Amino acid sequence: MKDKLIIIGASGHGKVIADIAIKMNKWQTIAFLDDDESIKASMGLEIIGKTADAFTYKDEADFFVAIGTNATREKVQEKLIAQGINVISLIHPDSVIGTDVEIGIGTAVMAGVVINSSSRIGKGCIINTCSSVDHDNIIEDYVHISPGVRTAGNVGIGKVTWLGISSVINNNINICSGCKVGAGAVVVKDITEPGTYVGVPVRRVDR
Ligand SMILES: CC(=O)SCCNC(=O)CCNC(=O)[C@H](O)C(C)(C)COP(=O)(O)OP(=O)(O)OC[C@H]1O[C@@H](n2cnc3c(N)ncnc32)[C@H](O)[C@@H]1OP(=O)(O)O
Repeated sequence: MKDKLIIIGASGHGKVIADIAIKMNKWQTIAFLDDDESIKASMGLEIIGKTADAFTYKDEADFFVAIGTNATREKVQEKLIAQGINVISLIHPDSVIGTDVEIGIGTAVMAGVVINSSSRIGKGCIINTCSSVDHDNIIEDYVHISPGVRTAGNVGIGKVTWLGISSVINNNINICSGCKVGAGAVVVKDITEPGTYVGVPVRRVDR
């Protein structure tokens, strides 16, 4: 672990990420990289360059990618990893992580989250505010679980899928890679084709 943390992305999501890092109290300095030149500071933290400058800080900083769009976050994080940059996870001190839970690098676990026993969370995931992931879930890489989502026991969520705010996933359900599940949706059957699904129970709306 380094003294400095650099967060890529100074947007609203970046601010929440910075707040977790501040509360973890592990880094002496926290700064952002952002490609929008008009932003000079965010939450009183300095913006010290653009995403492309990350390698310059390789030896002096830990890194976190705070980009909300799953595919973009994947692209940026995978490039950092390939460059040998140290990508870390951020776990809010007011989250509850069960026994035998694994959390991959570059994943953020936000305030009020509960992840229950024996669940596996991949790399680069966002487990957003007050969501709950119950026991024995498998959440693959670069998934976003939005605020207030509920996944029951033995749920599987495929890579880069986005579960919208307050959606509910029944127990023993699998959702494949590349899906968007709408705000407030309820999933009661497996989803096996990538697409956008909304409603109670969900129906596909992107075809
Ligand atoms: C901290 C944070 O802010 S984290 C981010 C939290 N934000 C979210 O979770 C947002 C989740 N996003 C949604 O629910 C979006 O509506 C999506 C992704 C499901 C769909 O977005 P789009 O692809 O732009 O679809 P669009 O808005 O065109 O809607 C398509 C149809 O689905 C309906 N629809 C869209 N979302 C929903 C929903 N959540 N529930 C029910 N119906 C919906 C629309 O009314 C429309 O129906 P129509 O064709 O009969 O008019």
